Order: sequence, then C-alpha cells, then structure tokens
Amino acid sequence: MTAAPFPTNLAPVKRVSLLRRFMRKPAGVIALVVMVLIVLSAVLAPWLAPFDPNLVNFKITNAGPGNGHLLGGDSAGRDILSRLLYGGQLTLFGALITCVSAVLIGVPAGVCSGYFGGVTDRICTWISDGLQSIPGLIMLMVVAAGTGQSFPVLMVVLGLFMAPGYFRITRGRAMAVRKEPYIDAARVSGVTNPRILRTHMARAVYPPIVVQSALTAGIAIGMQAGLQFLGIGSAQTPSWGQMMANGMQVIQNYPLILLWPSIALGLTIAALAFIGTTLADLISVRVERPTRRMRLKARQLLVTPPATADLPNRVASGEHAHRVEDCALRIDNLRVGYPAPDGVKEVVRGVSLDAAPGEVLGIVGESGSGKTQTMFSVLDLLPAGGTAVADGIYVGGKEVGKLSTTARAALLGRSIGYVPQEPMTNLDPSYTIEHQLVEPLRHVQGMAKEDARKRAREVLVRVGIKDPERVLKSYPHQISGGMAQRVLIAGAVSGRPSLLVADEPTTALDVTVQAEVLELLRELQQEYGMALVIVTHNFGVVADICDRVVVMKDGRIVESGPVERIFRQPENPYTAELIAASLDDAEGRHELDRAWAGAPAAHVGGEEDAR
Ligand SMILES: Nc1ncnc2c1ncn2[C@@H]1O[C@H](COP(=O)(O)OP(=O)(O)OP(=O)(O)O)[C@@H](O)[C@H]1O
Repeated sequence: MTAAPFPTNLAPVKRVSLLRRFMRKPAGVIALVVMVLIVLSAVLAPWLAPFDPNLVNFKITNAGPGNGHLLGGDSAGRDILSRLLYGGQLTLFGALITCVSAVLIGVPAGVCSGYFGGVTDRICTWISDGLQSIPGLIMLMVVAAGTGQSFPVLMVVLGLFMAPGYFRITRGRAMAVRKEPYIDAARVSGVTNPRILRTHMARAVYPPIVVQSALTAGIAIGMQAGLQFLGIGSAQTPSWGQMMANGMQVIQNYPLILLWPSIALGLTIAALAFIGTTLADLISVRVERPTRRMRLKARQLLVTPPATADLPNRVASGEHAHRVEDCALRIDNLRVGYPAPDGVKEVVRGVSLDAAPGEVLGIVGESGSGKTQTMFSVLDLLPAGGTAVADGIYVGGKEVGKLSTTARAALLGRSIGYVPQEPMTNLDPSYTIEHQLVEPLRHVQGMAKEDARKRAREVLVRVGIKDPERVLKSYPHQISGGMAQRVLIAGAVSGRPSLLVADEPTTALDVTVQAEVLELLRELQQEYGMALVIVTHNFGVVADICDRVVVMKDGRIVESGPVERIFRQPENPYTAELIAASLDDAEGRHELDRAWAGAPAAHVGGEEDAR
C-alpha cells in the first residue's frame, strides 16, 4: 500500500459550472429534456399544431385518435393535439408571470428583512404571515370575479400568495450572511447598504431562489389548472385546466379526452419538481459521505503490510518513555486514514507515544500535522469515515483500542477528560451552566442530584470561579470566554479522570487569560495526579507547562523528548524551525534563551519562572 503523498504544489481548484454538474445527474437531465420539449412545443405551437385550436369539426366530436387527428377530438369537435400545444403556451406563460411576481415581491422583502432586522423585519414578517393565513384559492376566485377573469392579473395575485415562500428562504439566508465577517469588512470599508444588498446578499440568496422557482412553477401550474378547471378563464383561449374540465364532463364515455391534458400537466409538474430537487442537491453544500465499501477498503489498506519501498514511511515514529503498566496513556504505532478516491488518505502514519500519571505531554506541530487526529483516535471521536488502526492504545495500563464503541464511550468523563479548543461552541446555549455540569455527573458518575450540584459548585470554585452560584445559574452567553473555558475544564476534571486531553485549550482566549488557564491546568494536573496531554501548535505553551514533548509533521513524530532537551538542543531542523517560529521576537524568547542556554536542567526547570 502506498502512504498518501502530501501535496506540496496543489493545482488550482477547477470550478465546474452548475450546468455541467447538472448534466451529470441523469434524473435532472431527463427532466430538463422533457421540460425543454414541452416549452418548445408550446412556443412552436403555431407551426406544430395541425389545426386551429378553436376550429370546430363536428365529425371528430369525442372521436378517438385517427383520421388525421393524432389524439382525436374533444366534446366540442376541436382537435385535441392542437389545443394541447396551444394550451401549453398559456399554462407556461401563467407559471412565468407567477414566478416573476413572487420573486419580485418575496426576494427584496426577504433580503431587506434579514439584513436590516428590527422594524423592517417585523413588518415584513407580519405581512408574510398574514398572506399565508388567507385561503389563496378563495381569494383568487374573488379577484377573478372583480377583474373580469383577467388571466395576467390572476397570475400576479397567485405570485403574491407564493411570495412568502421566497420571503422565508431569503430572509433566513440574509440573516445568516449579515453576521459574516466579510459583510462587516465591506461595511467598514465604506460599501453602502444598497451595494451590499445588490452584491453580497444577492449572491448568497440566489441558489435557493433558483430551486424555489422550479418548485413554485410546478405549484403555479397546478393552481392555474385548478382555477381553469373551476371555469375561470376564457373559453376561446385553450388551456390544459380547461381541457381537463371539458374531459371531466365526458369521462364516463370518453376517458381519453381527460387523459391527454392530465398527462401534459403531470409531466410538466413532475419535470419541474425533478429539476428543482436536482438543483437543490447541487446547490446545497454537502459533505460527501464515504460509502461502506470505501471505508472497508481504506481500513484494509491501512492494515495491509506495506511494499518494501514504503517501509520507512510505515515504521512507527516516536518512542516510549515508560513501561505499559506505568502509563496513563500509551499509543503504539497508530495509523489513521480516510477513504479517498484512490484508496486511503493517511493522516497519521505510525505514531507511538506515552504519558505517565502526573506527567504533562505536549503534542506540537503545524496545522494539519495530525495532532488532533491522534488524540481523537484515543478518545474514539474520529469524524465519520476516519479509521484508526494501532498495535495498541492503552489507557491506565489497559488496552482500550479493541474495546467496543460503547465501552470506549464509557471511558469518557470517567477515565479520560477532554478540554476542547472553542469554549463557547462547546457549551449549549439553551441550558444553564448548572445543567451542563450537573447532568453528566448524574448520568456518568451516577450521583444524586444534590451531590452532583455540590460537586459542580466545588469544582467551579476549584477552577477559580469567584461567584459559583451566579455562574451556575448563567447561560453560556452570560459569561466570558475565559470563564467558559474554566467551566469546561471543571466539567472535564469533575469525574477525576486519570488522563486529561486538552486540544489547543488556550487558542481562543486572550493572552492574559491564556496564562491563567495554563496555570490552572497545571495545578489541577498536579493536584489530581492526572496525565495531561496538551495538543498545541505553540512552543510557548510547551515551554510553559509541559514535561515532555512530541513534535509532529505530516502525520509522523519527527522528534520527542524532555522539554529542556528539545529547547536546548533540537535534533530535527523542523523542531528548531517550529521553536523559532513560535518564540522568535516574542517577549519571553530572550528569557527562554537565557533559561535554556547551558543552564543546568534543574534550573531550567526554572520552568517555575516561565510558569
Ligand atoms: N474528516 C476528515 N476527512 C478527511 N481528512 C481529514 C478529516 N479530518 C481531518 N482530516 C485531515 O487530517 C489531517 C490532520 O488533521 P488534524 O486535525 O489532526 O491536524 P492538526 O495537527 O490537529 O491541525 P490543527 O491544529 O489545524 O487542528 C489534515 O490534513 C486534515 O485535512
């Protein structure tokens, strides 16, 4: 098997046009062809229709197909094929008027409502809700009576009733997009609101509008046929709904007269629905889920012994510093892969490391080097499609890599605590902090409610929250980012795990809070005798808190060892580069240089200073 090469010079991403992508969907293509044929037959009706649609020939009254009349004649003696072709014109024209009116009313209202919010939003939403509560068909019949059955007016009114669909979609999109940083950037760079609406907003809302229009056209055609079926519209202008009404009257004896317009209507609505759903598929952002077959193949490739030429890439990297039974965590030759078109994309390529109780291990490396994937394999939290294979994963001296998913999940919160990177997104905004701390204690630790509450309060005090009662009653948005991270740390250690994994625990925090959180983690780790594994891209964090460090690049460990040694004498140029990149010109660099340069290890552990 070949280890996936890591691309260095990526070709520019080719944009494939929507039409091209559409053409790869067979159902969509068939629907589009059908729709094009229907539109063409309607547009070319004057040339294609063998007879005048209103020409009466009593000889073909209720006649079946034949005698030069391909689909026969209707109950008034008119050629059905000719009426169908001409009827398509009115039907499609009506759908077009409805869609255009609905777009012109619904889209600007939705975009303004979502973008400006406040009073604009309240008024527009109120009108939209009002329109939806009016029974459309009855309203259309009233309008028909009041306007002398004017077809275009009726279709515009139908568009008005369809507008709330566009309003809701565009309002939702605009509300989401207005919070994007690029909109703020446009505003602060002086771009006016009308311009933002015309450019950024219009671009953001157009994909769902295209989809909605295909579906609206189908509904409009159905509604229109319903109105004509009820007798609204001119008898002189052929339409499919009117033909159906005509066929309905003689259905007992001449069912074919009803069949032809029904087929035309059904085909058109179905084609529009297929086009709409295909567009929706193409436009919506979808995460390609690897198939079961791809996953099995990827796993197979991961466990297959490599070709000799690839062996150097597959020998485990990293080293063990402790015996298995003395480790809070030990990983032997871990490989993680994701299904790829050509087999497997290996993102962790043979990693071995360990951490003893009471030890702080840093996993450091640039973005994408496989740090998180390594620790997610221990937590059994790899994203869908990810497969981990290892010679062994041990937690607390016990092999856990081969346990069932349920047994692995049971380790979380008990043997393993986890502190994530983004405190705010890891707290549920709908629940109080109390709920989010107490519920895991009750369900994972089996504590009674009062005991769990007491314990939650204790750990909050322990993590430095001065006003635990207030924080317990607060929702996440009512506390600061630093406090939220303290809350998550409290949750992670509340079950007194033997291993605490912290993935970039300070990245989302400001500098002063970062130092406090690191300090807290170190104190807790010492107090509870836990092993602490910190994933970071920052050697400053390593210098602050870690005892040992492993340096990762491209899914492999390039160097590992005690922090003092790595700082004083990095063996791998990549490590030296990373240290320089993390610390050069930073305030603490000179102190660190002084601290590490030739200083005796014990003093350098003048980590105490750094800490
Ligand atoms: N779901 C996934 N499917 C395919 N590849 C993935 C997936 N998740 C992560 N990867 C790939 O795995 C590699 C390692 O990712 P990982 O998250 O471990 O990096 P990292 O070293 O923790 O970097 P960062 O600090 O940016 O998170 C990356 O190349 C990433 O693209």
